Amino acid sequence: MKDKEKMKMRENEDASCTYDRTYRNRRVAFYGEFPYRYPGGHHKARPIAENSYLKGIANELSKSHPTLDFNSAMVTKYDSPDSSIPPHSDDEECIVPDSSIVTLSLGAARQVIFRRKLPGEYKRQVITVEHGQVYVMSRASQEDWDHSVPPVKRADFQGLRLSVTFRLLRKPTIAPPVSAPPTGNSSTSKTTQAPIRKVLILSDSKNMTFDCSLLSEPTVAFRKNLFYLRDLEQHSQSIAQADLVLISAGINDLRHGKADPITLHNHLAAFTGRFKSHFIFDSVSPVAMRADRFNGLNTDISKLNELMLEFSLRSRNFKLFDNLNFGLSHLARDGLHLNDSGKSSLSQCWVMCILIYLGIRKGFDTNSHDLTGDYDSLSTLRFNPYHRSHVINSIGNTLDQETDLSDDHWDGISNLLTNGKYQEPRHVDTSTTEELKVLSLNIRSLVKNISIIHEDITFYSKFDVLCFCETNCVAENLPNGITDIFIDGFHEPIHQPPARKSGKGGGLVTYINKRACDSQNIEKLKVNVDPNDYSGEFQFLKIHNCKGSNKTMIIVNFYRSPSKNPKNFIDLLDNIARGLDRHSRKQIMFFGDANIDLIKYDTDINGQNVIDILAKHSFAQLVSKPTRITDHSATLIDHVYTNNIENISSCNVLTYNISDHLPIATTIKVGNVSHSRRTNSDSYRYNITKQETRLFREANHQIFEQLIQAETWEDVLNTEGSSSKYNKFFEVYTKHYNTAYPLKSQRIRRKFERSDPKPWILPWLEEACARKNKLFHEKITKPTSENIAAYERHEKFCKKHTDAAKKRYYKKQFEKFKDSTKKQWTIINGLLNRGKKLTGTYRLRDSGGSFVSTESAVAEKFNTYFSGIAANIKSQISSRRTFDPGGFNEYLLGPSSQSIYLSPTNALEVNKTISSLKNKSTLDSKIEPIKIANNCSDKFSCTISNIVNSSFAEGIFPHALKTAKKRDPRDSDEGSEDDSTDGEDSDIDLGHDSDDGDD
Ligand SMILES: O=C(O)CCC(=O)C(=O)O
Ligand SMILES: [Fe+2]
Repeated sequence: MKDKEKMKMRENEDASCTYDRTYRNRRVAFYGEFPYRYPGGHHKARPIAENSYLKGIANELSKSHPTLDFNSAMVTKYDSPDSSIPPHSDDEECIVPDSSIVTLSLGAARQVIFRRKLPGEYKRQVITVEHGQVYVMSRASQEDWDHSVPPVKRADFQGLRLSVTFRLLRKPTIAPPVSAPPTGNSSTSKTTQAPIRKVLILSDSKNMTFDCSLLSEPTVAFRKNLFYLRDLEQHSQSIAQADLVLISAGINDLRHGKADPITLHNHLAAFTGRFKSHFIFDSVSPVAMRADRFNGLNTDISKLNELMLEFSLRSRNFKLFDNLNFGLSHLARDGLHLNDSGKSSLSQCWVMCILIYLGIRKGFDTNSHDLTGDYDSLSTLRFNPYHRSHVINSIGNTLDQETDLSDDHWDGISNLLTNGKYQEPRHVDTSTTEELKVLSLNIRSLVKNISIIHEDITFYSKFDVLCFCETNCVAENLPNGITDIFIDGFHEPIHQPPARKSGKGGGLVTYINKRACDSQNIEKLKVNVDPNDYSGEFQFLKIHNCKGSNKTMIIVNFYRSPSKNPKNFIDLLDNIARGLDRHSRKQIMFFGDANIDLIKYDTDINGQNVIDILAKHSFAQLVSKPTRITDHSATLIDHVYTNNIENISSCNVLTYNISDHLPIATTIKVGNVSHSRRTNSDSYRYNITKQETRLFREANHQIFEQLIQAETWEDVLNTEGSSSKYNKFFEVYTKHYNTAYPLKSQRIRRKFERSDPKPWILPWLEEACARKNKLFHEKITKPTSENIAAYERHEKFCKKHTDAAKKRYYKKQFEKFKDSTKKQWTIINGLLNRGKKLTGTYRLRDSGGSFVSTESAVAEKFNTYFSGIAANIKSQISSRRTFDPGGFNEYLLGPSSQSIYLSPTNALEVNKTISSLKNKSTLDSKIEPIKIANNCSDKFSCTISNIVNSSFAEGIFPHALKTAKKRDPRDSDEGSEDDSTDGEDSDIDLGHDSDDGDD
């Protein structure tokens, strides 16, 4: 076609083209030898020759493509951003079966989307058709595919577009193919004149615009407002005249009228039975949780729908239209009424529903992409856009065009999401040596919750990594610095204060379990994020030799405050993901709160963008269920992303009540353990149950004393060499100890007994708490009014009794120790979670009085001190030299505060030392062995002084003491199989608890 002609056509289109139909978003002009009817439209025949431009184009086309045969042309005008044509197939009977449908595009470029609509074969192709381009579809392809021209964003709108579609239509021999509606009028349907259908819409939705023009011509529709179903009688005259009555009401009867579903059903059944007209009942849509706190209304709604469905199956003239595509996104703020998008969707649904009924349009394909999720209860709320049948499967689109990942890959994610569930914390298994288990949680103040974490250490110890966000924590401001947030069994936390100066509303803290890796294998990862970019908060960590494997994992902990622009945040994520591309062979995991609700994925552009952009970098989101559930909302805002789903075993949301968010447990296979290196994981495995224990009773003490009394220590004294002497002593002492205090099997734990019982938790209270936790799980998974009420009752009960028991316990303790300030301090520190024994943590006060606590900093201090001894002395000598010409000879001979000397010890001194150990005693029963030693120390103090003095004389420090394990003699018979622990739990206690207050 000549450009000049095309331009002319564009300029004069309005002048030269008489539109014969106007739809909401587009106008259509039809020219053809025969009339053309399709769902929602009907055009009379009109010669193409009436429009000289069209005739010109048609002539050009048939000249250049003589095989193409057509006798109609349809012009469609798209003149605004929302001008569009919804998904449809040109599958009308009147189009000749073997023909082609040819569309010429003029003016601005627009996208045309093709979707394969067969169940289980979902596919999507997008083409952009530009000015002068033609695309051809076969009539046959319409059975399997649909097509649409979607609206565009205002910013992307490039101007007017016209399309001209050429079709070969059949001469109509019979009446237009409207199948007979199942009314009494059916006998008249095969006349040349199609009967006019009268449709009555009775609806409780006010201000709803129902676009009657969307129905084809032989239909007239009118609507009336109906507030209560019980008032149907008032409309009986209109109903009697209508062929079809669509009823969209019922919610008010349930809400205000307090009608029960059964009565309503009976009423409707009796009423409709009196008429010849056909009825369609539009199912009542569930309301949002915020409008139905106790779920009573939603329960009634689903009951009513159920009854209506049943009735619909046995009734002659009544059908339920199960309107599944109504969800939370269609509701107004009150969670009850429809918003604008809801109203417009409902109106479209009614049109469809009427057309289906009239037999003009085929019924909904059950896999229809027009239908979104089913939001009727929390248990069905789910995010899974990776499923091939998902309505907005832009992922699938990405898959087709940009990545070379197979369908299996996306099916894998989809399956993982489908299997994601709400899990009770007690059902979480401790991570094995082959996997890395991560708990991610918006904790809403770590400091507030740290004591709960200490109490629930059994639960937290199941995980290898804890990623907390919204910690609201600035370690430097805590009374004891970062040690206040230490957790037993985990390395020193990696802490990042909130981006805001106030220290509120943000902050990240990541804990890595010691069994996951050694501390030197944790590395902060440098990435391309500008630290001044506050679109979000991020923490990047690399864990090398993860669980003893040769693998490195990248862990990203993140948080986006709701006050930060989501678009900037998503851009930032895009950048970060691009930056991480070079690590794509490693397992990369993102955990955090993005404050973007993925349950709203279908309607929320932020949700779609974040998923799309990360999908572009091959990341998939793994959480499928709401993670923040309040009385009025259920949102999925805590996300987990991975670049390798192959290694993900599970991703579940835990019903654990600590903050207003639920934690997520993600299990990642690390496998591939390198056997060359013995993994430490087993030795770090959290030892919940010590199978054996000793009894420290009076009778045992007596036996021990007798044994020690009878011991001559001859073997020790006769042994040569201080090291061997010491070993012999230890051997003899341990022998007696084991005889007096033999290991006994521990009793079996009660069902709900905690492995770390709090002294004030009585067994019955423990059981009550376990029941409470179970009820919490039920409240989340089945939020019926009964379940919610039961949980709330129980939670109150447990809190009341736990608090009371705790109070009673401490009151008793204070009374017991009213004469000892020191003990009282210990109690107070215990209450404040201070002075807690933190295995594997060190604190060292330097000369300036400040503390260093990381292992490397402590080691550094020691290094500096020892490597500086010589230099220090030297500097003192040289500074004396100016007035002391004798130099260092004289200096070293003279008395010096820096010099040390060892004088022999004696039994008395040893006794004193042993009894001084008592001063270190705490409420802890583990101190028992020291007490025992102290009781009969005079029986072996001689022997000890002998060992010490021989050690001084030889200048040898007993080898066994060099490792300086603060070891419970109870464990002594385990032998020394783990010399290889490299000090992981070797605890030289460098005064870390000098904050006892009165020490
Ligand atoms: O404008 C287009 O490209 C598509 C028009 C179309 O699908 C139709 O008229 O059936
Ligand atoms: Fe079409």
